[in-house]
Amino acid sequence: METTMADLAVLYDRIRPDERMLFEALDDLGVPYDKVYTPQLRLTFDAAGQAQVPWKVAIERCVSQSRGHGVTRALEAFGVRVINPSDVIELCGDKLATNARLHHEGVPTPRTGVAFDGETALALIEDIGYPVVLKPTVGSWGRMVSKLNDRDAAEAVIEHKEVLGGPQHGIFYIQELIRKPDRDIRAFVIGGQCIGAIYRTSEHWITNTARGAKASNCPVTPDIAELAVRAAAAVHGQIVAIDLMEDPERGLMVIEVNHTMEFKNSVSTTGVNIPRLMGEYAISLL
Ligand SMILES: Nc1ncnc2c1ncn2[C@@H]1O[C@H](COP(=O)(O)OP(=O)(O)OP(=O)(O)O)[C@@H](O)[C@H]1O
Repeated sequence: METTMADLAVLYDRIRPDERMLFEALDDLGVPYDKVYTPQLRLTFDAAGQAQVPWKVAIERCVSQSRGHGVTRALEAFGVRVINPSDVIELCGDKLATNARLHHEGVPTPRTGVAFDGETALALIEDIGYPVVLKPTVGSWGRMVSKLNDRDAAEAVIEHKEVLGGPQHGIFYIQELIRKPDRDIRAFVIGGQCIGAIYRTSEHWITNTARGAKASNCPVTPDIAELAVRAAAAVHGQIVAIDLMEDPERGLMVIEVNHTMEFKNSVSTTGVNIPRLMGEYAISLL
């Protein structure tokens, strides 16, 4: 890995179309920066280590959440301002932690409960009422997000989690099913401003684009902007994507905050040059 002593770095572990678009945007902005392939990065916590780290600001883009969190933690020890900071990654990487913070800050979320044992989880599910949604607290792309329509399904999934699961499966994160239209909303917030949003529309109740949902432009209404900015502020997110659902009676609510957001399907759809705005924000911190 070559570094050029630039003030800015992009930390990555895989070049997806998103990273390619970010590199192009930074090239267009004419700012010197290092592309840091994180799997080859070594950091030592001593005076020599200090000298290895020329960067003042870094944009964290690792696909692996644990790697992204680890490198952010380490670079912060050398005074590098990483976007997003490690405490934001920690919070947003965990749905339970995020929901707890959003709840504390008065940001509307679906009715959610947590239990730490299968039997208690079943009682909680029956309390919330079917159908419920059971999710891993850590995960993305809609993986293992399960809709449980009745007690038989709940018992089966709980048993699978208890018998097969690792420590993570000892936490049962349970949510009411929101009767949303066939879409959810992803709103992008950079530096405290909602700069665009997309609808993710699918016939399947899980509306992730990774699972085949279609992205289309969602006009940023004052309600969307206000809620997205509030959610970002609640978790101290600097560059984040907020997933929102529309409840037919209660209106917008936040399902989660993404700290290393994907945006490749959202630039042509919204007409907003998201990677350029990310670059400009990073430059503003230099
Ligand atoms: N409580 C709910 N009610 C209705 N639909 C839901 C609910 N929770 C999740 N969904 C649907 O499932 C999708 C995935 O859920 P969620 O965002 O919690 O999981 P994820 O794996 O973190 O996905 P992402 O990669 O979007 O971050 C949502 O985009 C939404 O369409």
